[in-house]
Amino acid sequence: MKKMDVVVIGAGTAGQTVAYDLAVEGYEVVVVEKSETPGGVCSLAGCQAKKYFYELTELVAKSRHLAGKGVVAEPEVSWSQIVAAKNEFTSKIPSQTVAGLKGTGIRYLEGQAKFVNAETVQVGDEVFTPRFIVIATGARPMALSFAGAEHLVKSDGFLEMKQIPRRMTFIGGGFVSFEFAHFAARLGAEQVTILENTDRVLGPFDADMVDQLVMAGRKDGVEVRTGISITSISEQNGVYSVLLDSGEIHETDLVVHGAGRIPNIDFLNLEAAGINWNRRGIEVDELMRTTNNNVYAVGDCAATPQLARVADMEAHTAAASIVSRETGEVSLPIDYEAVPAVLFTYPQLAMVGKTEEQLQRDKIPYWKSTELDLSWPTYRRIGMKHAGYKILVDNDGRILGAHVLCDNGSGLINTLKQAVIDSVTAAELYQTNIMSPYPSRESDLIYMLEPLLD
Ligand SMILES: Cc1cc2nc3c(=O)[nH]c(=O)nc-3n(C[C@H](O)[C@H](O)[C@H](O)COP(=O)(O)OP(=O)(O)OC[C@H]3O[C@@H](n4cnc5c(N)ncnc54)[C@H](O)[C@@H]3O)c2cc1C
Ligand SMILES: NC(=O)c1ccc[n+]([C@@H]2O[C@H](COP(=O)([O-])OP(=O)(O)OC[C@H]3O[C@@H](n4cnc5c(N)ncnc54)[C@H](O)[C@@H]3O)[C@@H](O)[C@H]2O)c1
Repeated sequence: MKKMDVVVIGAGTAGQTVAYDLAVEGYEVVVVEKSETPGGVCSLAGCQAKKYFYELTELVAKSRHLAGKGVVAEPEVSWSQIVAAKNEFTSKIPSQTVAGLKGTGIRYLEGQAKFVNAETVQVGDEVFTPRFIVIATGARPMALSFAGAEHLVKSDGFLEMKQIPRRMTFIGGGFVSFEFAHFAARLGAEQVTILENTDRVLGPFDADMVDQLVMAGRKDGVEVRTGISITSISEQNGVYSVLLDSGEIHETDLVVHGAGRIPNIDFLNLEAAGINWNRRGIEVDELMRTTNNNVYAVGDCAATPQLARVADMEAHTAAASIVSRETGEVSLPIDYEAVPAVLFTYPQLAMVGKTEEQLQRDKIPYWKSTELDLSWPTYRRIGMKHAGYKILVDNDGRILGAHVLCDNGSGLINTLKQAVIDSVTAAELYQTNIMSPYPSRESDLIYMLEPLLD
């Protein structure tokens, strides 16, 4: 029985962040990781890895939009070179992860952790009774129940493909499918289809903006179908037949899983530790404490948004809470009010705060400034046919929600995110953005805010 200060389960971004924070504070920390390739989804097969594909997607999409406006020939891209460039980056992550942790005095232990009781964690033959335990076990694609679901390629498999098939079909109309479908349509696939089973795709995003993105994608080769229920998938000679419950057979060369991710909690024996969870993940309070007072949960395994920097913030929050329990200082609760989300499609769809549907549902009064199908010079110059925005403010002019569809959604939403955090009014934001670098995506912000100034 070993008495460490802290056992962290999982060496993804959340687990590493909490481990470093606590090691720096002088805690004796062990990180337990079951994978032979530690480092986590974000680096190895998520945010970072997929950006190799996004950068080329942007290049191709932009050059297609500018054909005849200065671009004479579309750049020839090599899928295998993109994969190789990505692999050059990802191949170093596991050893860097272990070296980084060990170099900071953190013990790294390979193995699968599970709870024995409320205070005890077992990893192989080793049993720990630490003062605190942090669960950071991430998420994985959820199992799908239709026949032939084993034929689906998961997101990590997509990023490892040797070549890009001619026809690709994505199951689910969420983050993964939209991003990867936009990559596929620009990087070599000829027919790209998204099949969503509900009546709308990209549920968390503003419906009007999503409609614009769907139109933009359609123009560039991404077909989206909603209300589709899949009965089975079968394969013959490398061709996949997706049988829909309407009786239609949709033929394709590859089917990709983009139907949602569930928390990795099944093997942890959470019942033994008195830890509650639900379909979305482990239940936590605003300090990331679970229903077991000495156990915290952070990152994708918690019932909170599954985003990399949310995972990191949760890790910092948990670490600060642990430290505060000994120092008696007050540690700050996490606040999800201004979490930005960006879809790395082309154009990018970005949001912060509430959607118009949410405000209507919650009966919150609001004013809006919006333009869909935007044709400002900024976007005409780059041949973009679909760009748009929607800014929602309360009666005092404070921003309740902001939504942007353009080639630099991530940049613009950052400014709007700060406005939400600082609780500034549209008029104040207008004033501080007049002297923006001009002309730029950001300098357009004042035109978006103008209708809200009265
Ligand atoms: C394709 C894709 C693209 C994405 N793109 C973005 C993006 O652009 N921006 C963004 O913000 N987010 C993005 N995300 C989400 C982001 O990757 C996650 O929110 C983030 O990686 C979660 O980190 P984590 O540390 O919680 O989990 P993980 O990185 O999954 O780490 C969990 C670790 O725990 C280990 N583990 C699990 N169970 C056990 C056990 N019992 N014992 C020991 N170890 C265990 C796992 O092996 C793993 O190493 C993307 C996700 C995907 C799939
Ligand atoms: N840019 C980013 O920040 C980014 C990128 C990728 C993933 N992520 C994170 O990873 C999470 C998981 O992504 P995801 O795209 O797998 O899930 P998601 O939750 O975003 O979307 C899943 C979609 O699949 C649909 N669906 C479920 N079952 C289906 C079925 N049987 N047939 C057809 N459609 C079905 C759902 O209705 C939903 O629209 C995201 O919620 C996000 O937090 C973030």
